[in-house]
Amino acid sequence: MLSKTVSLVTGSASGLGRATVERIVSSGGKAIICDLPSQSSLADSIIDSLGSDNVKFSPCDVTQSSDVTAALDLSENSGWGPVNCAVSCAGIATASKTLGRKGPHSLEMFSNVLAVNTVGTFNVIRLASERMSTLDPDDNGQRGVIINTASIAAYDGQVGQAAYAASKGAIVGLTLPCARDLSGVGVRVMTIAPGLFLTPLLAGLPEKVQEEMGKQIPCPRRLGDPSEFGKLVESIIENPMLNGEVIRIDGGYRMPP
Ligand SMILES: CCCCCCCCCCCCCC(=O)CC(=O)SCCNC(=O)CCNC(=O)[C@H](O)C(C)(C)COP(=O)(O)OP(=O)(O)OC[C@H]1O[C@@H](n2cnc3c(N)ncnc32)[C@H](O)[C@@H]1OP(=O)(O)O
Ligand SMILES: NC(=O)C1=CN([C@@H]2O[C@H](COP(=O)(O)OP(=O)(O)OC[C@H]3O[C@@H](n4cnc5c(N)ncnc54)[C@H](O)[C@@H]3O)[C@@H](O)[C@H]2O)C=CC1
Repeated sequence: MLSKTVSLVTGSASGLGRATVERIVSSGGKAIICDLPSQSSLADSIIDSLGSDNVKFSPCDVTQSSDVTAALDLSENSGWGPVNCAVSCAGIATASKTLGRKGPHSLEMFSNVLAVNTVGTFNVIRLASERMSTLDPDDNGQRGVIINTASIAAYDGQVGQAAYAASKGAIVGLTLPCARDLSGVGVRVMTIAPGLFLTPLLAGLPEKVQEEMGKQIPCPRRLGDPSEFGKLVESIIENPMLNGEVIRIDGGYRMPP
C-alpha cells in the first residue's frame, strides 16, 4: 500500500507516467501530474477517472525550474505537504544518424533531447530532494525516493539513437552519485531502464519495426504494458534497500544495431 505516498510524476499525462500515477493512486497514494500545457486535456481525463482529491495537474516543462517549483508548491498548497516521491517519466525521442544522407546530425536536435531528458530529469531531482529534506525521517531514516526513467538505449543504442541514447546514458550515470549526494538527507535515488513498452512514444517507430521488435523480445514475446512499469515503481517505493541502482525491465531484450 502507498497510503503515505505523495508524488510528483513528470510526463504523466501519457504512457509510462500515466500508468505510474494510476498505480500510485490505486494503491492509496496521491499524485501531481506534471506535464506540458498542451497535455492538459489528457491530464483532465485522468483526474476525472481517478478523482481530484488524489490527483492534480500542474502544467510544467521540466526544463523550467519555475514550472517544477510550481508543481512542488501545488502539493503543499493542496494540504498534502511536501512530496516524498518524485518519478521522472517526461522524455522525448528522436531518430537521426550522426551523419545522414542530408549531412551531419542537427546540433539543435541533439541539445534539445539532452535538455529535456537529462537536464529535465536532474532539475526534478535537485528541486524535489530539497522539499523532501524538510520531512521527518521514517524508521529507516528515509525522507523520500526519486525514480528516474532511462532506457535500454543507454546500453544498446541503435542506428540513429546517438542523442537519445546519450541522454539516457547520462541518467544511468547520475543515478549513483545523486544517491550518494542525497543519502545525508535520507533520499533514495533509483532509475528504471525500460525496454519496449506500448505507448504513444514507441508509436513513433514504423509499425513494421514495432512488430518486428516485439517478436524479438525473449520472454514474454511481446511489448511491455505500461502497467508493468507502474508495478515496478511501486516496488521501488516500498523497498527501502533499493538505492543508487538501475533496473532494466525489458523481457530479456537486447536491441540489435
Ligand atoms: C522527431 C520525430 C521522431 C521520430 C520517431 C522516433 C522514434 C523513436 C522511438 C523511441 C522510443 C523510445 C523507446 C526506447 O527507449 C527503447 C528504444 O530505444 S526502441 C528502439 C528505437 N529505435 C530507434 O529509435 C532507431 C532510430 N533509427 C531510425 O529510425 C533510423 O535508423 C533512421 C531514421 C535514423 C535512419 O534510417 P534510414 O534513413 O532508413 O537509414 P538506413 O537506411 O541507413 O538504416 C539503417 C539501418 O537501420 C534500420 N532502421 C531504419 N529505421 C529503423 C528504426 N526506426 N528502428 C530500427 N532500425 C531501423 C534500417 O533497416 C537499416 O538496417 P539495415 O540492416 O542496415 O538495412
Ligand atoms: N515507451 C517505451 O518503449 C520506452 C520509453 N522510455 C522512456 O519512458 C519515458 C516515458 O515514455 P512514454 O510514456 O513511452 O512516452 P509518452 O510520449 O507517452 O509520454 C511522455 C510524456 O512526457 C511529456 N513531456 C515531453 N517533454 C516534456 C517536458 N519538457 N516537460 C514535461 N513533460 C514533457 C509528454 O508530453 C508526454 O506526456 C520517456 O522518458 C521515454 O524516453 C524508455 C524506454 C522505453
